[in-house]
Amino acid sequence: MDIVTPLIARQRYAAVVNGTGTASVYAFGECMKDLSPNDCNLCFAQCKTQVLKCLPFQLATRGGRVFYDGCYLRYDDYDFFNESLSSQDRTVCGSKDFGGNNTVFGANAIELVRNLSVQAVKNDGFFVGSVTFSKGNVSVHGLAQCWEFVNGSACENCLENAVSRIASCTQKEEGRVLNAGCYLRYSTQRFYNNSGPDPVPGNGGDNKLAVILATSAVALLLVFSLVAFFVRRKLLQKRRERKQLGALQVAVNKSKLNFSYETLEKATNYFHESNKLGQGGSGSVYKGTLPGGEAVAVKRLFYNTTQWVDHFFNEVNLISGINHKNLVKLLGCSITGPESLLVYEFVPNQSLLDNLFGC
Ligand SMILES: Nc1ncnc2c1ncn2[C@@H]1O[C@H](COP(=O)(O)OP(=O)(O)OP(=O)(O)O)[C@@H](O)[C@H]1O
Repeated sequence: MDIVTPLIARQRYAAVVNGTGTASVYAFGECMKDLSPNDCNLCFAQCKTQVLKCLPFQLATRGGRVFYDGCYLRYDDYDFFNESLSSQDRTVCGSKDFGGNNTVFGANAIELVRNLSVQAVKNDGFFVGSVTFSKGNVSVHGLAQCWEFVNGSACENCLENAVSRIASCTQKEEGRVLNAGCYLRYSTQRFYNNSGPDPVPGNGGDNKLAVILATSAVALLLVFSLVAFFVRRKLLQKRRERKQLGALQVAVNKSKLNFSYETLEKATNYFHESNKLGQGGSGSVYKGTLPGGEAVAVKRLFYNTTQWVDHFFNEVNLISGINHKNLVKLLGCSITGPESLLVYEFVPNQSLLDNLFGC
């Protein structure tokens, strides 16, 4: 142990053989790679005191191991430096039950340690990380480390074994696997030191949730913006139409071309079928008799939008001023009732032909 201590202080691990033949003693010690040099020395000092209790002359044992959360020390009477698994390997579960959803917690913890193990093999035998998952800010932190001489497939085997064994702890807030060649731990408490943000291997529930929430928020915002845009446009259009219609009504009411809807209704006997003169492309034409006895032809138009009425009234204004022998005179219109009507002078069949062919 006296040879091991300065080596640990210098390089954070030590593999030493002391003695010859059957009296040889093999000793190995290593600190967790996240530990500061000072903490490593302190941890090892504690470890050494503890392992001395295992010495053969005291307990008649051939070897001893001590696992601390920050360091590891083992001695034996054979070369175990490359050993990844042994019959003395242990799984140590925490005492406190996990209070929340065990199934989700267990799945996240296993996914974390599995990812950490994969990363540790690729990253010089060491990796730490954590994952936070939905509902109540629950995090699970983990650490995977293979000892200095256990690398490549030996490290992979050791950590794979540790992952399968640590699964028995997932009802608890904490679990550790203490193997001959590696160490694996998870905990709801952050126990490791590392600078910078946590690497988050795997896909923790919260990350997924954050992505889903962000995407949904953007989508919702987009939908709300579109709805607001169309509603506002519709309202503005309606307001404009109301304004236009108001101005139009005033103009129509003042005009001598204005006929009230009721007058034309009565004049045509409420658009009775027997009064129908014919059917045109833009509406049906009815014969009517005005209160003064004047015969008229009333065209009942299909279209009735405000914009169209506006345009239509301007046309009526224009055409009504024209007097031509080949043109049936337009007497006026009604645009304020439930439908738009045009009023022409009535031309008997014969005269209509005369009008058309100029006879
Ligand atoms: N002033 C009128 N006096 C008597 N009958 C009319 C008069 N105007 C139309 N009619 C009758 O109604 C029918 C349809 O006339 P209308 O003017 O609607 O036809 P149109 O040429 O298809 O017109 P538009 O395509 O502009 O609606 C005519 O064929 C005619 O018999």
